[in-house]
Amino acid sequence: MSGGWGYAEHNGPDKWFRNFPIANGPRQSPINIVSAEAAYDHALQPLALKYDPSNSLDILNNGHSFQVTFADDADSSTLTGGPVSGTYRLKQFHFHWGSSDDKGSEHTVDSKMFPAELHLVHWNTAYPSFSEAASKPDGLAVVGIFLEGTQTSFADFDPSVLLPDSLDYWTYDGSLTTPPLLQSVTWIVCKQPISISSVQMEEFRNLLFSAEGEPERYMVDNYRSPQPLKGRKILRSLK
Ligand SMILES: O=C(O)Cc1ccc(OCc2ccccc2)cc1
Ligand SMILES: [Zn+2]
Repeated sequence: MSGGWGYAEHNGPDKWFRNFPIANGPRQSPINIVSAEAAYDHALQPLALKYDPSNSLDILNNGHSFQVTFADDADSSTLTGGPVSGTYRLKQFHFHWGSSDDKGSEHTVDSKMFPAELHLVHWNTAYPSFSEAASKPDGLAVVGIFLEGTQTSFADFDPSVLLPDSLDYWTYDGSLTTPPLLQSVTWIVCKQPISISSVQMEEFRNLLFSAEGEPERYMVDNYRSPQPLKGRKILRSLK
């Protein structure tokens, strides 16, 4: 692919396998969550997300999404409990969204797409760094939260404001949803969406894939479609 991966016809998700053959691997993400087939697992713990706003560092457009990066040199913004053991530190969060409200999320629930999806990316402190953890099967844990349209700041940004009231979740073993598509992610997808207004969605859609001086290409449809389950089980946190 000329000039790296993206979401256009010439370098989008159905071309990624050329440079990243793991795209056709056994635990790729996202997936379609068939709610009736998700098995309740009484051993799953409640999700414990503790975020310190003073850890937020910067917000940037990385050419595929916009992301807010966090200081991760201490256990001050962490994910524990849920399906994971040990402590995972928040590294960054970012979003995926559509060019219209009928699409944009990466995971789907009973084939329903949401206008956008938030990913809170955490890495397992059993490993020395995010980059080390990203190549281990239990290295990352990403919390996915759907955004849906309703009528409703970056130092000291508290990611907790982005969490839904209920942290009831589905969980399954998957991968990064962008190259390098590493199969190192324990996915934790929250059932309850959070709200975003159409004005806020338009702000997302005004972002650009293109760099300054290039022809303007609006940053929309930066999502990968659901991948084959290949025998994986999806677990549910509550009855
Ligand atoms: O999109 C997602 O939610 C998964 C995802 C999470 C983190 C991420 O970081 C980029 C990256 C990860 C590992 C190595 C190099 C770059 C890339 C994708
Ligand atoms: Zn993502």
